[in-house]
Amino acid sequence: MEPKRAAAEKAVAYIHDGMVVGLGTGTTAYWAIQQIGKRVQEGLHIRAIATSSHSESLARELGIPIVSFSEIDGIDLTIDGADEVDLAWNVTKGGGGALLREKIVASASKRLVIIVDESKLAPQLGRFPLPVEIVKFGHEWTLKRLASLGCQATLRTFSSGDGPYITDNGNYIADCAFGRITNPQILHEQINQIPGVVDNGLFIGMAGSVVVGYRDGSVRELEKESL
Ligand SMILES: O=C[C@H](O)[C@H](O)[C@H](O)COP(=O)(O)O
Repeated sequence: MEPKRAAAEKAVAYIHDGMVVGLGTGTTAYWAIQQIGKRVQEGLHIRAIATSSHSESLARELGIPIVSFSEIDGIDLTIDGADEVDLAWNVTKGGGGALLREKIVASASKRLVIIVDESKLAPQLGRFPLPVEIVKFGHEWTLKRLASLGCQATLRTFSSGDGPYITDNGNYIADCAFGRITNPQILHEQINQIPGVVDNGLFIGMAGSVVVGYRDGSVRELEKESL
């Protein structure tokens, strides 16, 4: 089985009847949503909240009941992918542009399970350019302020050539290539202090579990600092 799918299916086994479940975004979360859909069709009773319009549409197609924040008191378990995971389970997210909703959902969750294939594991974050959601107004200046933190900040564009990428929240994404992030906590604070930044893709201390799929077909739930 594909490593992303194997990790996703292991994480979905943590879901049980009555839970409110956060649905992640991306190619790994896709497999989790598929598996949740299968279990719902087999009789699992859950309610779900999605981290993107894309995941919400997929969930609805599969018959997963979607609720809004006004209908819940919290989220029991969220399963989501990541772009990079370090030794302390600090995570970079937002490669698919969903970081803001993902962070809101993760912060409302009792437990965040990160599902990745082994290629996402890194001793230190930074190889993957850090996505930062920024408002449209003054974005040229915001990009300069981001670059002043020591990165190359690039406005994300649609691969179709249709101009700047627009998030579900109507904002832009700046991809910030730092190369190496030595202190994710401090960088997180520095970035979010810049006016025009909505949030960044660093998820510090939020992951409760990391489930990894390997090329040899195995799946392992990591212990902290065991990468
Ligand atoms: O914005 C997207 C999300 O943060 C994804 O969870 C992340 O980019 C990982 O995506 P994938 O599983 O497709 O590598």
